[in-house]
Amino acid sequence: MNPAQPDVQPYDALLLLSFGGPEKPEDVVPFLENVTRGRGIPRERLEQVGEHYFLFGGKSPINDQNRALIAALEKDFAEQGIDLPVYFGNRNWDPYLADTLARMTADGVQRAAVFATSAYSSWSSCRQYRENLYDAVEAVPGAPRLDKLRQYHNHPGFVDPNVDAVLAALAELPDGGERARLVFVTHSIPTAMSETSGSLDPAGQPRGAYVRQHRSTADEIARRVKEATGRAHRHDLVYCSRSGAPSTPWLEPDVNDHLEDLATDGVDSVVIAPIGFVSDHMEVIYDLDTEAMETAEKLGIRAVRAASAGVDPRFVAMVRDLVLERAAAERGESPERPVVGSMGAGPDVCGVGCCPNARGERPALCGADS
Ligand SMILES: CC1=C(CCC(=O)O)c2cc3nc(cc4[nH]c(cc5[nH]c(cc1n2)c(C)c5CCC(=O)O)c(CCC(=O)O)c4C)C(CCC(=O)O)=C3C
Ligand SMILES: [Fe+2]
Repeated sequence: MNPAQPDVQPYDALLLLSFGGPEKPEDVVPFLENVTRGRGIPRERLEQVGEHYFLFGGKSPINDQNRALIAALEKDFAEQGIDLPVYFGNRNWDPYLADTLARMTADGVQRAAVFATSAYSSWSSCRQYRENLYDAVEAVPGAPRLDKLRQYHNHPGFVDPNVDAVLAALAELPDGGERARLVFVTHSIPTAMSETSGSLDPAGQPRGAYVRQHRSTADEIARRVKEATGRAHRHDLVYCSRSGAPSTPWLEPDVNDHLEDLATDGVDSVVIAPIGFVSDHMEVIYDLDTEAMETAEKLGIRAVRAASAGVDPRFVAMVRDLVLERAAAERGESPERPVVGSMGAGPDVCGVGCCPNARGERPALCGADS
């Protein structure tokens, strides 16, 4: 091997694993059926969410964003002398994970690293993807071995672009954002799912990792913003895109309710930072850019939405670094594991009982219990 070439052994491919989204109006209803099968989402909520997609021509931005990330990764790998094909598979839409796995198998892939476009721990944002991997491997004879890369909410390659995005958003406010409140937003999930997210602690208690990880990332971004501006901005963690039955508690406050409270407290400018999302998904362009912006305008609050990581070169390099880190670990080496903020690096292999499914045990890959 050329010593200048980073060592990706034992991997011969990278799989980008994502949520999927509709590409055209006829896709919207079948896509929503895929997402919500067996999840007990009220019909009314589904019709509303369908309207969000129709407002944007029946097309989600997510697949194009993932294709752009893959193109950026292919370019980065080529520049770094890394010979690793990148595959794309989704949970809920074409290209479906099982089809991609069949293609990888036909191409002779033996062992692939898996990068999921979701940075935090919970059933919805981590274990459900691991269940999807299990199901796909079961469905494809001779499927490659798959290793899901660690959670990256506190990786500098994710946090740094978010810090710069908040600084850029502050600069867009008329007074340079001097008095602005920082509103960090993520996807709401049921409180029960939140409480059981992460591995069990030594006392056998669930760790509530979803909220703790978001707080750690939000606090770190706010700290870095203070370092850069010399100003301490108050900041909050709030939620968007609540679903489910009204009687089921989900994480609160909702971003719109929070803006109302801020207006009551006399806050007149905010930066909305979508730290729960790695690119401008439908939740960002509808729930934040459309709905929350309308709320802010109605309340007389000046609001600027900070950019998500998208294809920032540092985020692209993070994916490469995570592959190299994991490859080294699988070869028995002890790679550095860069993190920022108050939490350590997440495990390569999810712990026993990590992020359980409230509807009962389902087999999942990439865990100590797999
Ligand atoms: C934590 C989390 C993430 C972040 C982590 C990750 O990225 O995975 C995420 C991402 C996404 N969620 C998405 C879309 C939807 N999520 C839904 C429903 C739900 N999401 C949930 C949670 C999350 N979701 C939950 C607990 C439900 C209830 C149903 C259930 O218990 O499983 C529904 C059904 C309608 C509704 O109920 O709102 C839709 C259409 C899209 C695509 C966007 C696009 O098209 O750009 C993306 C990236
Ligand atoms: Fe969702």
